[in-house]
Amino acid sequence: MTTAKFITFEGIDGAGKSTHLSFVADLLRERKKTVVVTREPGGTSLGESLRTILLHEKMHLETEALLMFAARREHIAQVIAPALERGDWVISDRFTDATFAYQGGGRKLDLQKLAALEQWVHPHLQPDLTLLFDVPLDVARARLDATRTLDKFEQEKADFFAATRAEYLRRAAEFPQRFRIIDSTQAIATIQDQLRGIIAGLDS
Ligand SMILES: Nc1ncnc2c1ncn2[C@@H]1O[C@H](COP(=O)(O)OP(=O)(O)O)[C@@H](O)[C@H]1O
Ligand SMILES: Cc1cn([C@H]2C[C@H](O)[C@@H](COP(=O)(O)OP(=O)(O)O)O2)c(=O)[nH]c1=O
Repeated sequence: MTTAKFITFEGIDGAGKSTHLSFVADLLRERKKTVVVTREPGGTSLGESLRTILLHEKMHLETEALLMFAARREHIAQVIAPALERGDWVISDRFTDATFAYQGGGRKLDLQKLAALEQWVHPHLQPDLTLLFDVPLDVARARLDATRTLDKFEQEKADFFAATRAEYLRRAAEFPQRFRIIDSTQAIATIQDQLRGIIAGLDS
């Protein structure tokens, strides 16, 4: 039996990651895993309160980064670490790569400061697998415009998302052992086939 794994979903807004979350959770349940599905910012009562503030209120950009990590500290303590210790699999809709991509890439905060916070908040925890749903900006924007009311991040301009996407891709190249880049312009069924293969490889 494989040990419990920590899987994260990443990508710019509108890339399609939420579309595939429950599909991957179901794949794991078919393989008899107990799965905890969670999200960032959020995943705990405090984290969800911070999420509402983060997604809707203006603040200093470093405050935003610090609150992302504060929510994450609580999330790890209350949800992620206990689940992995129990032997459950954890799927998180975003984790620290999102802070590097959005606050580091998009907001242009110092990556060294973010790395220091990462080292403080989770020196030993990293995802076993990070699925990066990648699409050109115009595709993501068209998908967002077609579906929902935009929050603070989703209202950002094209150059913000270009820098966010570039930082995601830079991190994927830096950590190739845990990242899998999914070409999210493909049909949903094609992506699902690819995900099935990736999950089978992880759980073997
Ligand atoms: N591969 C795809 N092809 C076409 N439309 C897609 C695809 N993936 C997602 N979508 C659509 O794009 C929109 C945004 O997807 P969503 O999963 O909510 O994005 P995210 O969670 O990355 O912001 C949804 O309406 C979804 O149905
Ligand atoms: C976890 C995290 C999210 N975010 C942003 C990215 C998203 O725009 C937003 C919420 O993420 P998400 O849950 O993907 O939004 P939605 O429910 O609209 O699909 O928070 C950061 O900027 N930094 C972070 O560290």
